[in-house]
Amino acid sequence: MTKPKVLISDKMDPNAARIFTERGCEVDVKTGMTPEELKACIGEYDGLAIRSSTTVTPEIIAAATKLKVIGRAGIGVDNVDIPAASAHGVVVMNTPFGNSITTAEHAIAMIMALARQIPEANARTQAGEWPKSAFMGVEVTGKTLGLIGAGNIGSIVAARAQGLRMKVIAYDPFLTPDHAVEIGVEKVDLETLLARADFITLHTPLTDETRNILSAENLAKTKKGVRIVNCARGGLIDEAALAQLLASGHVAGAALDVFATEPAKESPLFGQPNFICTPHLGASTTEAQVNVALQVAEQMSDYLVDGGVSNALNMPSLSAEEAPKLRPYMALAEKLGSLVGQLAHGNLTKISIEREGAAAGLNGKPITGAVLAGFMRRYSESVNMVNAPYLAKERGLEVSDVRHEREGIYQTLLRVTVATEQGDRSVAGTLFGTDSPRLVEIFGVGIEAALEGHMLYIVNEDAPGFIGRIGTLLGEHDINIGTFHLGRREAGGEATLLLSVDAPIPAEVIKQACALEGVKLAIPLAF
Ligand SMILES: NC(=O)c1ccc[n+]([C@@H]2O[C@H](COP(=O)([O-])OP(=O)(O)OC[C@H]3O[C@@H](n4cnc5c(N)ncnc54)[C@H](O)[C@@H]3O)[C@@H](O)[C@H]2O)c1
Ligand SMILES: O=C(O)[C@H](O)COP(=O)(O)O
Repeated sequence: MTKPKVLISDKMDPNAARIFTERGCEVDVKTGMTPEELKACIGEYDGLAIRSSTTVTPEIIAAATKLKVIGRAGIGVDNVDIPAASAHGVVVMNTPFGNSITTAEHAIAMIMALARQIPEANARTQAGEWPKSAFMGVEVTGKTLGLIGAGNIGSIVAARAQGLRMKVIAYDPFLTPDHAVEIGVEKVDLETLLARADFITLHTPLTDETRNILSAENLAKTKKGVRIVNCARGGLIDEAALAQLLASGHVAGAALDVFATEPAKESPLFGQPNFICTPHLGASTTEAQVNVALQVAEQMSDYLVDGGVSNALNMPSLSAEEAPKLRPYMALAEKLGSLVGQLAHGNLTKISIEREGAAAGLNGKPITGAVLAGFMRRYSESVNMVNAPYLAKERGLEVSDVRHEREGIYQTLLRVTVATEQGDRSVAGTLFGTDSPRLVEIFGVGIEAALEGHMLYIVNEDAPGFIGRIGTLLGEHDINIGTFHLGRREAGGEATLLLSVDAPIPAEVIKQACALEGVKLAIPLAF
């Protein structure tokens, strides 16, 4: 088996390359590439490991014909076009906790540096000025810290600030009152935070809602003498307005680790009084970089080698332990989805997946993903578990996953039903042994078959002589029958025949099969 090939395109702790190699991946490290250089080589790789310096655009993804996974050694994924990755079936994962403590500590360091103007005092002292009377700081004890965003990093900042005896208030629409109590912060609205905070620190992602959250208008509502820290994302603050308020003295200090445009080589903020900045160093500690490198390499290898999925932003999680147990179910689910997608006609707007027996106790999301991957292939060849749910949503397909507690005749069963203009149509399957997917029912008719390779589905009148006729037709065209499965609801009614053949059946032969006496329907299938 060929080894999965991974490209590390940003500066990353060497533990990442070590883990990839140990886990059976080939790895190349190429940092500092231009977008054109990346585009030219990305087609070779199954995995791309990045930090924030590589921007993964739709053009890069379009050129990444083998790519299965993008791993961000860090938190922010605003440098990855996730919709484009999803549409191309590429999993995007990050390491949501590996650098949180480090970044929270950077925010606290910025608060302290602003309170005592340490960078400027240091620079002037080392310049030989000994400017003792030029600096008068403020204590943080008893001051109010306003958190905008109280997620992982915001919560750690809150805990550290409480240790410094600060009063912490937080604006975060998704913070529940219970969690606010748990982390010891007072939940407030944005207006209150702006009016009350002596220090403001930002810890939200950059989204349409948070972009420019500290706009000129909102900055004007802050308390005179406020000090502002941003170790989250550039674009959260109107930098020009902040520069003006620093110049006017309304804002007593600002510390930015991140800028709207990076690298920030020039800015209206540079040179303003009490302005401090660092070049996106929030996550840059030895500990955090080891954490995120190990974690991203483990996660990406889990996916590339074993099919395990964790911390994906565009796919449900599937642990490396669960993956082997779920793999045969996913194979069955994909085949059933594909079968129903090939057989049912018309505008299909609803699909339901029912799980019974042992299947009811499993993680349903990967099974649903696999059914959709099989089913959506009726619309596009390049569908997989990652992009199928997105394509299904785009087409307005209503998807439901139902678990039944009841015990059926099979120890485990998956049923896939689509709503058609003629009513519901369902197929069901089980596992023989622990890992052999088998069809057991097709549109209400019990029939046992492995769904493999090229097959032919026929509905015919249940009358003598038919099997001979179809056998003769296929034989005349040199088509070898591999397996042959029959089922019917009752004698003399409608019968179902499912047979496998060694090669695709030409359209002309299908036409002749449809014309055979007693045949109501003949549909070629491929798995
Ligand atoms: N400077 C760095 O090097 C560095 C390092 C790590 C993380 N970060 C950035 O820090 C930010 C926070 O990371 P995290 O791990 O705490 O993320 P998180 O997802 O745990 O927390 C983000 C919080 O923001 C809140 N939020 C979302 N929309 C909001 C809105 N409109 N108003 C107020 N709050 C809102 C969410 O509810 C959530 O609680 C991210 O942008 C991340 O990329 C920067
Ligand atoms: O979102 C993050 O994890 C930080 O912005 C860190 O970015 P970096 O990995 O480029 O330092």
